[in-house]
Amino acid sequence: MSHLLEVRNLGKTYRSRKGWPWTPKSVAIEPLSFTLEAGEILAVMGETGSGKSTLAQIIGGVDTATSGEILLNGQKLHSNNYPQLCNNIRMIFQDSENSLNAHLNIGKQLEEPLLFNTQLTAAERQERVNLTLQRVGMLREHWEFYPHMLSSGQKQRVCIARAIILEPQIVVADEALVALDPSIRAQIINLMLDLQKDMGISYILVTHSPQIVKHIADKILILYRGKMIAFDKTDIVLEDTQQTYVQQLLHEHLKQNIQYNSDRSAKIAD
Ligand SMILES: Nc1ncnc2c1ncn2[C@@H]1O[C@H](COP(=O)(O)OP(=O)(O)OP(=O)(O)O)[C@@H](O)[C@H]1O
Repeated sequence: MSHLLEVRNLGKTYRSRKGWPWTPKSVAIEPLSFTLEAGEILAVMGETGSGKSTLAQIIGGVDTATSGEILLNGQKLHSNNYPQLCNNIRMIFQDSENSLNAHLNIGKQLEEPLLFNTQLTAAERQERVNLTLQRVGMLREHWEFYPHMLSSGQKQRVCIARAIILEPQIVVADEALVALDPSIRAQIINLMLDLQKDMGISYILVTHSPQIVKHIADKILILYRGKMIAFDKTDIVLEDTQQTYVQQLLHEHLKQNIQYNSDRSAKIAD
């Protein structure tokens, strides 16, 4: 049986000057391969500049790879096939404040992906927007709100609503939780776990937070200077004491934090 997502030899290089073929290439990601199964959470970790965002953006269809391919349920993903991408993989960006359109009300912002990617009627779109607002813990009254009228936690909920409104199989979140207060972050993580359970969504989470990884990730992928140096089940990566860099990365923030909770249904406390 095919994997939900299969990444094969995906690589990315940049030229320092676009259009100047003789300028040297810099490697953002060396060819790497991994798989993701339905309902899984994969955490992507690594220090600044290691290629996490590049990888997230290629999978999310925002950037293109220089080599390799991505398969979804065994079907090759084409970076210019927007309906295929948008209906299956959606992204949540780091900066929820700026990723929302300040001039459009929340209802219209949520309706946009439906307008471009579905044949739903106006009444069906309205129903889907109301259902999605409800799914992320907001009210149908929020349809009329503009982003400046919402708290940062509510804006993040809207970003999640926008990501799930097409009922994708995979949501890629690039440091989506980093700017939030710890208590709001816990609520948003719990919301994401609820959505995973209710809608069967798989997540690829780019994060610097070993606490989040330990608590919710099924698998960890670790990048070091563009190279994948670890990819395995969370407990295997956590227990691999041979990998000194991995251990440093994972454990440096953990001493004062939560114990690994193998009960994935337990919620992160506020
Ligand atoms: N548009 C671009 N042009 C040239 N080089 C780029 C471009 N985008 C990223 N890079 C380079 O690719 C490498 C990986 O960058 P990337 O942003 O993916 O790292 P990251 O791990 O997400 O870092 P951070 O944690 O700071 O977000 C870096 O060396 C970066 O300078």
